[in-house]
Amino acid sequence: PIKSYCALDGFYEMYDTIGSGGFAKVKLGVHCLTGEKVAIKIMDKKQLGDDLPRIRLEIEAMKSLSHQNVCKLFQVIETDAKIFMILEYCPDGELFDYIVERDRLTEDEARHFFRQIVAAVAYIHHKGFAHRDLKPENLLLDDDQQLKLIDFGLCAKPKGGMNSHLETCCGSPAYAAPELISGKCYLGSEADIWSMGVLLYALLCGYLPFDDDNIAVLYRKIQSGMYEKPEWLSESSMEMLDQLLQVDPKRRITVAQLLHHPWVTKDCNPSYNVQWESIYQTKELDDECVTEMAVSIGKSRKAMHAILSDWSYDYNTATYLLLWKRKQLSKSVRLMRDQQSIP
Ligand SMILES: CN(C)C[C@H]1CC[C@H](N2C(=O)NCc3cnc4ccc(-c5cc(Cl)c(O)c(Cl)c5)cc4c32)CC1
Repeated sequence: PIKSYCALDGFYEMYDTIGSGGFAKVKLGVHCLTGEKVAIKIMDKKQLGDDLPRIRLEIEAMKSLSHQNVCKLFQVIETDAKIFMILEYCPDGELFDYIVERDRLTEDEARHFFRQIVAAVAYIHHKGFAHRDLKPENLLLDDDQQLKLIDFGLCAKPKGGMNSHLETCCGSPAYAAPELISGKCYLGSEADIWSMGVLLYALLCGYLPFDDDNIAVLYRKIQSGMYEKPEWLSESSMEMLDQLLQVDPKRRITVAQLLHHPWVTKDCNPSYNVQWESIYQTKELDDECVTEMAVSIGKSRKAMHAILSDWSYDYNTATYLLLWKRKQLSKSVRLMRDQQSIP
């Protein structure tokens, strides 16, 4: 491990930089008590400047999100100069690179991924958030082909709930909905649906439905809603794309309709339809994990349970969540015991 920041000493081992996201550096880390890999997003408060409120918003959003297709936040560490976000590590990188390596995906493979994207978006909408920057670069792969949605820096939690309008024009132009780029008021949920249409097109075709180096030409193409349909697309895929890429947001399919759409649920046994509910019922804590932590830290189970129930996103929260994640993967629910000094 490299010399880490003193704020992490003893809690995380720090390894090299694995990527960068805008004004953040992302390093590989290891959580000492569990030995689990994590991604550590490091931001310098001075460099953030007036972007600092966006980070606070991203952190608060991620604290309230706990879903199998949303990148999990484990801990937040703040010093005078830095903010560290300890995040779920996704070893197989961006969906973007996965598509590029294969040119394009088969319809079945695209469906496998799109189902997870619908699940993640249905879940965050249910929690009152619109993502507003859905694109393959913000969908990461963990080590069993599970997608994890990242980067909630642009997400919005409209004051009046998901049926109230937003104004800010944001996100990546090629994925932006017509109503968003024409400066009209728009619904975050409807704009996310459009972006999912652009995403599905990228999965099925390997390139973008609306593209141009000149931003004004790009905007006209988006507002026309006209896009090329290559001959390898099936009838059902074209129909699915048409329902997502509707220029009029009121004619666009909704997330609720998507969850039961035949293209999305094809070959799905009825029990396994789109898992938009979270498999993590974060209400009650897992006894086995609480007990293991209590023993390891030398506290009573009751005291440990009380500490964890605060969800303060400190090292205890991270340890619990990582232990729980190990349990989901039926790995051992054991912590590193500090080396018993040989008497
Ligand atoms: C739009 N792109 C440029 C953004 C890049 C950012 C770095 C990513 N990344 C790697 O570069 N190597 C591997 C890797 C592994 N696990 C990760 C886990 C979480 C995050 C993460 C999560 C959130 Cl919520 C967030 O806001 C940010 Cl910035 C990063 C990044 C990881 C990662 C790839 C996408």
